[in-house]
Amino acid sequence: MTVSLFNVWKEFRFDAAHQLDAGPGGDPRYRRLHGHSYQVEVWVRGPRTEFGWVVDMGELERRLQAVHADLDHRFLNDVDDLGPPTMENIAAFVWTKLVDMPQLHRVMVKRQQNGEGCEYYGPQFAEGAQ
Ligand SMILES: Nc1nc2c(c(=O)[nH]1)N=C([C@H](O)[C@H](O)COP(=O)(O)OP(=O)(O)OP(=O)(O)O)CN2
Ligand SMILES: [Zn+2]
Repeated sequence: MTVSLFNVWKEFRFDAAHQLDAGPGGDPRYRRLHGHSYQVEVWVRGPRTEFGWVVDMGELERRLQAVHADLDHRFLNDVDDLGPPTMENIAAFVWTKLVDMPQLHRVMVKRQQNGEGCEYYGPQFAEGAQ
């Protein structure tokens, strides 16, 4: 038997401020209060349901609006459960907020202006993984 799998995704954008401790020898500029524009893609993977979609985009949009409200125009260091506000931790935060969604597949956090980003596939059961 074959199953047709689809990835569907939706993006939101937010602007926020942060400070990062780069540790000894790290770039001291990261400690200064500064801001970034972020783009977040949320990917869901699965077969089509009886309705012909993997997930209703309207439902995805409602879920992303809630996460957007947690992050947009915030001082990210003050956001509960985020930790040091790196792209990696933002991706993990978004994942945690959506973890109840069936077939959540990938969270991508990008800072396009800087040509950089982070891709996250959720917690994996690999030895040594965090
Ligand atoms: N792996 C990661 N490394 C770094 C992150 C991160 O989230 N994950 N974040 C930062 C800081 O947010 C820093 O402010 C990023 O600044 P950016 O402008 O992207 O980098 P530079 O200052 O090096 O770029 P310039 O164009 O040279 O100003 C750092 N590292
Ligand atoms: Zn920064």
